[in-house]
Amino acid sequence: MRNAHRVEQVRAAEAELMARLPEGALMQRAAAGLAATCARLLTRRRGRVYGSRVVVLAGSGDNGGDALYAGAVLARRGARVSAVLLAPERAHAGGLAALRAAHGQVVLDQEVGLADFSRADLVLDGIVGIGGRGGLRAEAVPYARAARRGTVVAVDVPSGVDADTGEVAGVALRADVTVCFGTYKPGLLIDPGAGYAGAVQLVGIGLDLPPADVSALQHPAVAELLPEPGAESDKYRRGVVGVAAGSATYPGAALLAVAGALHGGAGAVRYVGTAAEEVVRRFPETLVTEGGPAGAGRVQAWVVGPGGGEGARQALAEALASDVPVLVDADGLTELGRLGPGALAGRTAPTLLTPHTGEAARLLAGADGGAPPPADELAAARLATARRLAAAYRATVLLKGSTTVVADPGGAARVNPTGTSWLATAGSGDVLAGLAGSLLAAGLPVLDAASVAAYLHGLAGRHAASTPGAPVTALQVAAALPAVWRQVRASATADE
Ligand SMILES: NC(=O)C1=CN([C@@H]2O[C@H](COP(=O)(O)OP(=O)(O)OC[C@H]3O[C@@H](n4cnc5c(N)ncnc54)[C@H](OP(=O)(O)O)[C@@H]3O)[C@@H](O)[C@H]2O)[C@@H](O)CC1
Ligand SMILES: [K+]
Repeated sequence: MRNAHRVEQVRAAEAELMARLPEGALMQRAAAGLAATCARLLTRRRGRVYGSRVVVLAGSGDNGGDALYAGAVLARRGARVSAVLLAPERAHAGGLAALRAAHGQVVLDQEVGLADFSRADLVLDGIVGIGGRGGLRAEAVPYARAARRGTVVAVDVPSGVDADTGEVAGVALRADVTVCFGTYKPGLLIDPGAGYAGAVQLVGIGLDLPPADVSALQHPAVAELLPEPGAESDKYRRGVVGVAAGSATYPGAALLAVAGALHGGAGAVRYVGTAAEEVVRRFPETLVTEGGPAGAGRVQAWVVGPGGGEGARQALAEALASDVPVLVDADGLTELGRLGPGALAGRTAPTLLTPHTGEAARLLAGADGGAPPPADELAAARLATARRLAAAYRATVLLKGSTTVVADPGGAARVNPTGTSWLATAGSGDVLAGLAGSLLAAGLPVLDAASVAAYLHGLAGRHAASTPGAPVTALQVAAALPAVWRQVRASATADE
């Protein structure tokens, strides 16, 4: 599990630790870890550190201090290091003295700085870290825009990325690697910020941290959460997931949701809806029932809405009246947006909403009575959007997109690290809905079911895309699910 903390949490932990350590000790730990990563990257790129060209972009705070101290370490190993000071009169005094003592150069002319930047083997972005507010300031913007041949290593956070949210106001520096200190920051895990961070490496500095603000699952945590049938378990004990999906207009959504559900660990899938014949023909193991959820017999979780068309209204009402977890997707969300949060008020079991940003906009409008906010604004502020929806509907929200975010009404949030643009394919959301519903039926708590589903779905998208040939279809994503279960399980066994 990758745990990420907000700036205020980091600051509090830092203050507590600094009170017990000699002055400057934390910065030395951070700079040593940073320099070690830079040395490794240079060695990989050029065979050695000696003689390589390194440019340090240093702002006015401690982020610049880290970068200058790391630059000094590299200069002592023979690198030709020059530091570009973006606020020369306020540069970190200790870091600057260390760099000068190691025979590093200081560049005050921005033209020269830009030329050095473009030719460097390695650039250290120490313009601004967790103390940054707003986008990059004018003096730093040319560096974000300049052509460059070298590797950019962001110190703690790529400058211009909001550490708490991943939002980017204006331009930001695009890094190949981000070396962060003490803990991950939410903005390194959530797009658009995650897209600027490149590969993220954590350097431990001994902070004693509270529970994470946001976390991202990794293979071992997912392997622990995957439902495992016990020796005596029959299909009913493993849970039955009910799928109310598909319509005369979109029969395919039923097939895709069922395909996802069959691979989610529930013991059986019960389909209700107009596509029963097609479903049984394609997946003979599915149980099918005429009518809606109310008359379908006992299930342990419902999935309603994919391709539901007009029928989604009735199916939604019947599923919400049940006392089992309900996942609402697609046309079910459109209906729920019309009804507003009051439709969930009487529920005794969890509800999971799985909107993309367009559906999220309609749900928000349904909650506060205003016009739907522009979907691209919601996409730029994914964490805030998911949390806002979760609070408004008192439901868990899985907001789909370039970084899928899952937020609980209690405030817990997970971000999915396995996303791929291959999943932006028709019907892929139907597979995800079926998969997540199946995990709910198998008994996973709702935050786990949603985040494990997103994780497996992303891996399956990558797996399907790794077979060369035509673009990936949603059915191929579903078909790849057993392989990714095995992959996740195998990695956990290998770790033991
Ligand atoms: N916490 C920890 O555990 C540890 C933290 N460490 C390190 O310290 C970093 C935090 O340092 P920090 O607090 O000095 O803030 P930092 O990010 O350098 O920026 C503040 C300065 O930038 C300025 N500024 C603000 N916005 C700006 C903008 N948009 N564009 C340009 N400038 C902007 C602002 O100036 P002003 O607004 O007054 O002009 C202020 O002077 C952290 O990220 C990590 O690297 C490690 O050394 C050890 C352990
Ligand atoms: K930075």
